Amino acid sequence: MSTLAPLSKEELNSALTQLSGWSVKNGKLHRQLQFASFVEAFGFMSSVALVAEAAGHHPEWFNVYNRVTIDLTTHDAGGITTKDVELARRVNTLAK
Ligand SMILES: C[C@H](O)[C@H](O)[C@H]1CNC2=NC(N)=NC(=O)C2=N1
Repeated sequence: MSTLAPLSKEELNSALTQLSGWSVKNGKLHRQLQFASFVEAFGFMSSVALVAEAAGHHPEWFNVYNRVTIDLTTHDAGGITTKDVELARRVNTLAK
């Protein structure tokens, strides 16, 4: 099994410049989103769930009504990896 290494500070800062809406909070990629309704928020979550399952990489997230809070980290690596950056990119595409 291959181990994915957490990104260095430099790699992370560089990735963040391409990830609108995301920051690092408690060592995880973090973004809050707001939708027009609960159904829109949940529809977005359903789309992300399919992408996450296909990638074998899953978000930590929290939903209240029309708001979704997402945290991304790679548990197997103990930090933020390219898998999290890739999922964040997909999230941004699906949130549009
Ligand atoms: C076997 C399976 O692919 C692993 O347990 C995956 C599942 N989803 C995962 N998701 C996240 N965020 N981090 C992981 O390390 C991880 N590992």
